[in-house]
Amino acid sequence: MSLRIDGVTRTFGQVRALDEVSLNVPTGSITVVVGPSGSGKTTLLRLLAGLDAPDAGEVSIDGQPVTLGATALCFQDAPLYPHLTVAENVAFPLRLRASRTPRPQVETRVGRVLEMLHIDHLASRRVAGLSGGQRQRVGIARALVREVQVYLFDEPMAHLDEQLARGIVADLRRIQRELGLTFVYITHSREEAFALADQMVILHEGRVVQADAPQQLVEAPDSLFVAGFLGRAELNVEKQGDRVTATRPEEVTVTPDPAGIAVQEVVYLGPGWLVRTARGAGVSDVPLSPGDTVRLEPRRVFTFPA
Ligand SMILES: Nc1ncnc2c1ncn2[C@@H]1O[C@H](COP(=O)(O)OP(=O)(O)OP(=O)(O)O)[C@@H](O)[C@H]1O
Repeated sequence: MSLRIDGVTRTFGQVRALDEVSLNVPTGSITVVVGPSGSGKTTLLRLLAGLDAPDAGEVSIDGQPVTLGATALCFQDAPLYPHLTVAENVAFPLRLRASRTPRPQVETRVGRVLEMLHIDHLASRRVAGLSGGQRQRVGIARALVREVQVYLFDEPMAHLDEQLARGIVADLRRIQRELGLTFVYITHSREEAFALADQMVILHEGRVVQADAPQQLVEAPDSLFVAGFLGRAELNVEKQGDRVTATRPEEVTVTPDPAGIAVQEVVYLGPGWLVRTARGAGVSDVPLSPGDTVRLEPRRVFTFPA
């Protein structure tokens, strides 16, 4: 299976939501799409799902234009049927006439997916009384129960607290690995992106600015935008002629030094303290206060054209 996006442009009036986007989604792995609000993530996912068509370019699976049935989509508030049980909700897509799945197979597949997502004990419960986390597991199960070539996720954890999300993300990762599935996953969460991504795609103003393994993106960003986007705090940026140098505060060692520069502000990061000075910020292992003096030593410096 090969999912490709070739030179795709999608405009809405004056807005170029996607601007000549090309991308290869490797089979059996997780591609995570990140980017600021409005960068085109949902537009891209809708095209992959076959819910929308590009103005130019092509989205194809094995050389054929993508169709609605080729992918399964799960989003933040997967609408469930409150009068049906958990098992009936999950079985729903398989019971549609188009699915043509024989009844015993439906039961086997539903049972298996409920077990993988640790909600088999809820199988005969009505959805109405479930917690937010349990409901989202049901929504994910209903996507995973289908046998399709690509599973698409649009911020499935957006309305869950971090700890709940962590548990579900870990389960998703394990299931994807065990079954060798292909996922495309949109998120705003840096933590989720790093936990899941084999390939991370960074969108900015409708363009793919960089796509690579997460470690590669962190260690070798192509642009100031990518360097800053994946950092934990605002970059220290200095313009020098036709170059810009940048450091990430978490990669700047802060050492108390009587001959150093004054600390202006301290924010506890848990663990570590973000320390701001007139000459940039760094992260200290020891608590400091405004007025203390420190030395800043970057462990990594990026240089880009201005
Ligand atoms: N149906 C539409 N009609 C008009 N404009 C649209 C439509 N869908 C998307 N857009 C515009 O296209 C751009 C990209 O939107 P999109 O929803 O894909 O971004 P996003 O990265 O998913 O944002 P967010 O993170 O906020 O969900 C935005 O400027 C948005 O306003």
